[in-house]
Amino acid sequence: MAFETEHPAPGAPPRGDIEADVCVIGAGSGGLSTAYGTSQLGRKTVLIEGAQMGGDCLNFGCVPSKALLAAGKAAQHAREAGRFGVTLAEPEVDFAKVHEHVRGVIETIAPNDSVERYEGLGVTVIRAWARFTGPDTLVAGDTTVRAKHFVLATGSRPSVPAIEGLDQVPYLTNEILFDLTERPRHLIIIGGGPIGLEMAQAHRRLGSDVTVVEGGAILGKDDPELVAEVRKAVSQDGVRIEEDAKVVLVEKNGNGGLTLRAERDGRTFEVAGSHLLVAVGREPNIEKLGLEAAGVETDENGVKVDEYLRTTNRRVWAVGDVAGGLKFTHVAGYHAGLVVRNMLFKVSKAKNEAAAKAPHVTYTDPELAQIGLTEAEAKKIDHKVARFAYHENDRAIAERTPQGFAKVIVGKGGKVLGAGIVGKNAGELIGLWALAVSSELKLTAITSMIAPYPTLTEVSKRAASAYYTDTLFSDRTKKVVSALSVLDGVL
Ligand SMILES: Cc1cc2nc3c(=O)[nH]c(=O)nc-3n(C[C@H](O)[C@H](O)[C@H](O)COP(=O)(O)OP(=O)(O)OC[C@H]3O[C@@H](n4cnc5c(N)ncnc54)[C@H](O)[C@@H]3O)c2cc1C
Ligand SMILES: NC(=O)c1ccc[n+]([C@@H]2O[C@H](COP(=O)([O-])OP(=O)(O)OC[C@H]3O[C@@H](n4cnc5c(N)ncnc54)[C@H](O)[C@@H]3O)[C@@H](O)[C@H]2O)c1
Repeated sequence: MAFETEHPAPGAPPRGDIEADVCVIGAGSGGLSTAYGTSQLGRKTVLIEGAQMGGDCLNFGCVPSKALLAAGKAAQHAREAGRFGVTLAEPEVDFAKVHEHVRGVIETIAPNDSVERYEGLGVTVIRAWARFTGPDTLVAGDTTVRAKHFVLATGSRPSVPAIEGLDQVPYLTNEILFDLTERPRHLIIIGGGPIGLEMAQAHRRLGSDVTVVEGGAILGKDDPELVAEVRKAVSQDGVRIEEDAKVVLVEKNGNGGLTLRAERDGRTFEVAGSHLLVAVGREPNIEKLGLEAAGVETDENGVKVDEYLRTTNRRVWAVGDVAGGLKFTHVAGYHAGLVVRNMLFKVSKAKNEAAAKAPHVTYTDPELAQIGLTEAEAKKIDHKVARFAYHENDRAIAERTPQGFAKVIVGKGGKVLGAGIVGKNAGELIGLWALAVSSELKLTAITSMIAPYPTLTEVSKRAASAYYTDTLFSDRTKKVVSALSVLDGVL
């Protein structure tokens, strides 16, 4: 990321001194939503961005990664069409055109996040790097901004692990991966988190050889039962996955590529490839912001915030990745809503509680989606788990996507505590369960819903019904029903 420089962005006009109600630093998912909210509520808002409007999500994150996955899926559909009696040749992948497709998607969405749009909403946008010079003042390029409130929305950048030789070889991160116009012959990925797995499958389906080297278990933050389905599918696509492997060395090899050495159970193995992607987590962007001058404290996760997302300086708030919690665009958006409310309304301050229960989706094929408590997290609570498999769903059978299942974690009185789905469109299906968790619905809300036939939504409904099946068809119920039938005959 261009975070290294401190110069104003090209063409940034000098603006002298500005007094504002709200000054937002960073025009990514969190900063844009905050500036939108405060400006629409009539507050004089300044938005400062040192690199690209739209931040990580638009330029090097969610958007290009999903566009690349879509290209991979298109190739895979062609390969699998034979299952439907439609035989297609092995797809030819023109990687330069795939790159154009990804750029095109970014360019289509970019106007939503543009300087023009935000200036049209009445926001003053400054293209420069911001640095606090005092508790209520910062400088950005030639401009000094004084504001009643500041919002830190500076995001995060890729972590770089301490691996011998890594600083001696060219390696990719998410910030340059999407600039490639030639297909990597063999992409080695260090890290089997969501970035590693999504990019592994996308590249494999586009024709690269791919090896993932993961220090622990892939998608280690997710329910292992759901992860098993993703591991199976991504491996079947031809991705080599090496888990519990400690990378000890990376070096250039004689073939113009790289060799990675790793250890597992005291044994060493090597992987040789043409490109290396590092995807081992994120570091908060907290440096070079002059946070000491502002009295804003930090810790290893990012900026220290209280339950209302306020930092140790009462006029400074933090949202999104830099605030240290879950790192997702929708969490940054949720934070923005909270901070706008907490900053501008004196009463009824809202706590940052729902973010910990936010849904997340890994967009592999099959997708893995989770909301609320996992089975492991519910261990100490009185709960039951109900499941339903895709292979029993008529739509999944018709479309030949029988892999996967839904599982629901149900608490006392039928309260929905959480749900996990792995399978086609799991990311869309989890919406229903996100509503159930956020609205504290009982399972009967799902079982009493009429789901259209044939849809994958029925997987959710049948998982909910499965919870009652044991009780409904128990010996006790059968006795009660037969007693009632006898009575029915008598009366
Ligand atoms: C490959 C990848 C795929 C992802 N996919 C998804 C997904 O599918 N779904 C999802 O929900 N999340 C996804 N994420 C996570 C998501 O991108 C982030 O959680 C989100 O972008 C965080 O938003 P933010 O506003 O906190 O930070 P960012 O979007 O990173 O924005 C921060 C902005 O602040 C600017 N900035 C930093 N310092 C300064 C300064 N001193 N002065 C001025 N400007 C500054 C930066 O240039 C940047 O533009 C993905 C991330 C990656 C890397
Ligand atoms: N679909 C999505 O919503 C999506 C997609 C991509 C990224 N993201 C966001 O971006 C964040 C960052 O993604 P990520 O995949 O980089 O991070 P991550 O922290 O989620 O996963 C990193 C993985 O790398 C492994 N690892 C760490 N050091 C290692 C080493 N030296 N050798 C081998 N393996 C090592 C970890 O065990 C972990 O499994 C995610 O946590 C998520 O918040 C979201």
